[in-house]
Amino acid sequence: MPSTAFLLAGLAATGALASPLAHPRVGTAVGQSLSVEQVRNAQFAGRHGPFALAKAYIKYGAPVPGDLSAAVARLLQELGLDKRATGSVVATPAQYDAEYLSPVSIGTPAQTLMLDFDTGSSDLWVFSSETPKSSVQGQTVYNPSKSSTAKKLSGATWKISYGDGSSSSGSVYTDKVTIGGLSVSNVAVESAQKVSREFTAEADLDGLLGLAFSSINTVQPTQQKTFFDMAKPSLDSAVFTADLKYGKAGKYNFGYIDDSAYNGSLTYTAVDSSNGWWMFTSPGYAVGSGTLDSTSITGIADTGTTLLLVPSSVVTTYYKQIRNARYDSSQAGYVFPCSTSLPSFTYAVGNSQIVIPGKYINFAPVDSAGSSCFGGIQSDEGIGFSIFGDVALKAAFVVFDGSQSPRLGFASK
Ligand SMILES: C[C@@H](SC(=N)N)c1ccc(Cl)cc1
Ligand SMILES: C[C@@H](SC(=N)N)c1ccc(Cl)cc1
Repeated sequence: MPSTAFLLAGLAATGALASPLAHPRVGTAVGQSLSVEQVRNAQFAGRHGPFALAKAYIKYGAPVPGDLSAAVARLLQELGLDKRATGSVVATPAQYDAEYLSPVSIGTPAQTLMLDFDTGSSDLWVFSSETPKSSVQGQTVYNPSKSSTAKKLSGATWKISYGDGSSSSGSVYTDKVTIGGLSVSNVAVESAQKVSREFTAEADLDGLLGLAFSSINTVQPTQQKTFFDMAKPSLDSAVFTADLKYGKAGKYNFGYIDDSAYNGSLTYTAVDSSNGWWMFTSPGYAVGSGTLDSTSITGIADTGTTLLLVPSSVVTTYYKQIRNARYDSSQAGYVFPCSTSLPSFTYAVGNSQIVIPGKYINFAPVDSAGSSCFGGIQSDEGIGFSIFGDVALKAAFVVFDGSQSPRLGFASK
């Protein structure tokens, strides 16, 4: 937390501590009398004694006494003028970039787990001391009884299932959660009492951290807020950014946009959050060096899904360009020889474009022989919308703007 003096100096600089009546306009001289109109200083942070008194101390270079400093700090917080919090955490890819894991510290003393930040869901759930031992194969577990700041959310339960058929459910605690230096108290930490075999099989994944909208959080009877929604009031700016990478560690930042992390400028596009997701419409796409096809693609920006899932017409157009690509019903997807050099895939965002290099579209070998490989672009058939998963997002720097009117920003990098 920045010092009160720092914040005060900042406020003084903005004129927020100036008198409510400032910058009088020079009146017109009529005869001998002069009328001067006083105008209100819109920037004045309100009539607050402690600010006025502190300003006097600052003006004369005297140290601000302890309780005055505390009074000012409280006022700054009440006025929301103390927003200075940000956070930054690494996102490490699992094998084949199937998912990206980030360290999250929970409780007091800190218990650090590796969570999959998922902009496609809104539950923060973890493997825990309540997860059946037979379902825990290598994961690190959260033990609320070892945290002095954990509180059981009495009577609360949660249950979630994901697009790949995996699922989990359990009980709920609130506790302190810290991500990359950003600490938030009383966050709902959902403790798994059941996990499906897909999660048991992912030894390195200790849980998920949902970053979609809180409207689809599954806790009952009282729906809970996401970490991002809980953090928002203290964030410098109501945003987080995803900077995922191909085969190497990327980053999630909270509260600020690192303009050195991308090339050119950000293009923002509207979000429809009515279903709880970061849903947007891409106005077109291109395959390789081809011209842009103005078929629009409506989908969600989803860090929790590995692949790019788009309409079948788009999938067919893409794989038609690849000599030995074919739909393999046993794999339920398009495959091709692993040695194939793949064309890029471009998706439009507003008037700009994100190019996914061909190599990002070779997801993984389908068998240990490694002769045929599974495509990173597959059909969204049956979902009801497209999914811009990691294959698409890792080609961009993505701003998830959670301000009053949420929007998404994309830039190349
Ligand atoms: C929204 C994602 S699941 C997630 N990211 N939590 C999703 C939904 C349905 C299908 Cl079929 C595939 C993926
Ligand atoms: C069980 C794991 S497997 C995988 N990497 N799809 C999983 C399921 C659903 C989500 Cl949203 C994130 C991770």
